[in-house]
Amino acid sequence: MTIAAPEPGTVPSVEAGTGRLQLDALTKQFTGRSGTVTAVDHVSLDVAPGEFITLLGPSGCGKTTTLRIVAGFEESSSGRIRLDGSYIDDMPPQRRPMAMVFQSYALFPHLTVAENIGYGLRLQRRGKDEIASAMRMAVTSMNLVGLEDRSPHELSGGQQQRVALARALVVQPKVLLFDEPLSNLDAKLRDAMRAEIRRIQRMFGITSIYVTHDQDEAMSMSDRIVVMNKGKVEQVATPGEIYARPSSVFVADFIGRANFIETVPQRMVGTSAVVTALGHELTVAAHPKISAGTDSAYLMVRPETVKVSAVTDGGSGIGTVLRTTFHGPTIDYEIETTGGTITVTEAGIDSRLALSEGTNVHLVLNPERAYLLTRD
Ligand SMILES: Nc1ncnc2c1ncn2[C@@H]1O[C@H](COP(=O)(O)OP(=O)(O)OP(=O)(O)O)[C@@H](O)[C@H]1O
Repeated sequence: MTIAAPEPGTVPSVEAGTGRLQLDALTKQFTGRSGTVTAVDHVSLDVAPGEFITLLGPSGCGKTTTLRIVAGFEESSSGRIRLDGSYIDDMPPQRRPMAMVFQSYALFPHLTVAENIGYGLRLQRRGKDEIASAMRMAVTSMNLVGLEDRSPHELSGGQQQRVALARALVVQPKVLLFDEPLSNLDAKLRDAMRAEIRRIQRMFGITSIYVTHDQDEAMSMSDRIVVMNKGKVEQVATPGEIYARPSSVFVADFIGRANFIETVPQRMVGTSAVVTALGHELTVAAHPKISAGTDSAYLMVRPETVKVSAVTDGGSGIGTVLRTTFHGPTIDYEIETTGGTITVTEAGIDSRLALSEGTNVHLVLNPERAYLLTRD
């Protein structure tokens, strides 16, 4: 799907510099027959105007509840929300300058595409001309021209989601909220829609909060990712930072794949630590919680940062290939070492030259790509 270029001056971008959203120690408890659940636990966030931020985490970590509190569909137990500096906690959802896009599209089945898109504007009692021009903008920018008179059931899943996005855009919200909007689409369409959502969001400059449990989606779309676990924020950072410098074993394990090699920091060199891992002494960047007194830590090593080679000189290597798995562009090796099993990923090599199972190998770690974490 491509987005038609809008005519100059027709894109009603959000007023520059508006749409700053601040969550301050937002907390939500649900009390039921089986006791009290803290779904959201002191979540604080400062989302910049026009920023695309993703809430990411396993099922039940509180992503959707956080989003629903921001939208006003759920009341917080404590904590506050500010939009452009003003508290909005007591504002009913329909008065908040926000729009939400759902996984289920939530289109009205008895209304046409055009009526669905214009619904919010009619509710706001906007003038006929204004509605017509906003509709034209939304229909064109979401590539829905020619589909205006169809019913939702006459559209594909991707088209329905574009209608849902057009309906959200047309009311010119300051904040767009997305609740797993792509999980009903097949993998190829999902990829295309990720790019389209980002293009549209940038074009309009709308602050966006996007909920997903798909780390790939979060990594490819976000300015920053908020990793959540059991209602709490584990880390807020750019995708690159989260991948290279995860704040905990939980984050490192949840985002991408990682080896954790148990080790003891021997001494600190500024903010780095000297450790021994797989028989080599390395100086590696360390999490701020690591200090000279830390008695045990994990060295996080991404599989694609380890170099593996067969022992050819008759000497002894550090490990043995347990399993070789082909993935097309990459090959995975599981290597048994005295420090546990290490996964190594090789890219761009001739698969016919892959190391076979049972091969004795050397491993070289890249200290610049490793990161030392505390164990908790
Ligand atoms: N209305 C409710 N009443 C009671 N408990 C609830 C309610 N809504 C959510 N919860 C609980 O709050 C916690 C957080 O739920 P939430 O839906 O926010 O998680 P999530 O991260 O969005 O999960 P998922 O990815 O599965 O949608 C869960 O333990 C859930 O069971």
